[in-house]
Amino acid sequence: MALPWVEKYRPKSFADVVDQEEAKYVLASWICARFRAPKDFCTRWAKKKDKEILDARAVLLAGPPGVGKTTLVHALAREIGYELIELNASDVRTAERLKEVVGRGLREGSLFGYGGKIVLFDEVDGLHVKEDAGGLEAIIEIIENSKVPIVMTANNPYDPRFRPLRDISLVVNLKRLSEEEVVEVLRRICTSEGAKCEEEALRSIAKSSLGDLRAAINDLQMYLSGGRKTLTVDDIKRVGERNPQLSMFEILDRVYRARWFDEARAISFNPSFDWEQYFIWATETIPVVYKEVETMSVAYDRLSKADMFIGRIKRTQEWELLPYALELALGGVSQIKNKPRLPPFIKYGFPQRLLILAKSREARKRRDALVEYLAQNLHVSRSYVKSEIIYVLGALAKSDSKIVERLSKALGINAIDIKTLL
Ligand SMILES: Nc1ncnc2c1ncn2[C@@H]1O[C@H](COP(=O)(O)OP(=O)(O)OP(=O)(O)O)[C@@H](O)[C@H]1O
Repeated sequence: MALPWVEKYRPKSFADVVDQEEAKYVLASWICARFRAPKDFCTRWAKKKDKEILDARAVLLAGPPGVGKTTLVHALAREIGYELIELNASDVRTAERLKEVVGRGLREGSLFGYGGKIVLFDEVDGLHVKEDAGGLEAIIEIIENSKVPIVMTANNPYDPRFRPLRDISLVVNLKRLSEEEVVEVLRRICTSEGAKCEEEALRSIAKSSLGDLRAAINDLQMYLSGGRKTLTVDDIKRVGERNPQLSMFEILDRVYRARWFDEARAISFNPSFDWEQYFIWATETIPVVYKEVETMSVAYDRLSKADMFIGRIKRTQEWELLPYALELALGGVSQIKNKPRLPPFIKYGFPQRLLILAKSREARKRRDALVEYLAQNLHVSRSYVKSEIIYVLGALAKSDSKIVERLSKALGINAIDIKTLL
């Protein structure tokens, strides 16, 4: 599979991270005040003098998905020549494991650069305070005793559960990117991929990304997939209208990536959300996203419970039950304990079931057209065509290929399809 563009175009340097100047200044001021860092880096970026920033023990980068939190820490480590020790919720889950990983990392000498190490706890809000209490405590303990910079990221650190973490950290907010900046990044990618992209098309992608650059880049890659080298605003409209997989693709992606139950459930408020379609797509994409059997079975269990509600609604018309079904089908499928970290680009296939239905619908349409044509031209009823003529024609067509050809021409249906009808 081609390299996801979000990886290919991940900024390498601090300067390349767009539209987050304020966060860059704060992060750099903190690191330069408390740790060793190259002079020219500090001269350029360490612009803040506030005591609160300079005294902080750790930094918590907060903000919506896809705005550059993780990227910023990677770029920082590279700029100051530190080695990055990256941990996520599953490493942090047990305190012992965490201490082992971090402890080892901090004891061993650095292999690269300036000599320092920087610890990144990615997505600390993925920790469940109850089940992973040990993990949360261990992070706090590490922060209190650490001699190395510790940076965390979170989408929603304002949950009261994370109060103890907030209390000992400097919370730096990253904002949703502006539409202008998203368009600018997309334009650069188009140029570098040798594609001609209409300004208005890029603007439309940027608009629907709502400031999430990862989502915008993924969309652009999808529009230009298969080596396409042009993108017009009509392409976007056409794909949106003709290809239900785009809007369903986005819906699924949002459901699977939702961090919170409410975030997943809120997708049902989207005007393009069609719950019957969603059930079909979810059924076929759960194993694409959740590769572990246990996770997959929990997701299926919830979807099947939702389906029981739907069955009941259909029987009894008790529509007030629909919210229960949707909570299970969206929140339930999205929020699963020990959910794996999802890759940045997931290829959701078009459901087989819909393909088969579409095929048989097409075949039925062709058959009706053939019957209609023969009935009119032979002045007989349609049922007579169906019960007699088709079979006779079928037998004749075996020895005379002209019959198929002529029918094909008259009906504008290709010869192979005509053969399957006779
Ligand atoms: N400010 C930015 N400047 C340049 N590229 C960005 C920026 N924000 C996001 N990107 C692009 O989006 C991708 C995802 O960004 P990143 O992983 O840093 O997001 P995040 O804020 O950490 O999201 P999450 O909360 O989902 O982990 C990056 O690989 C990069 O290509």
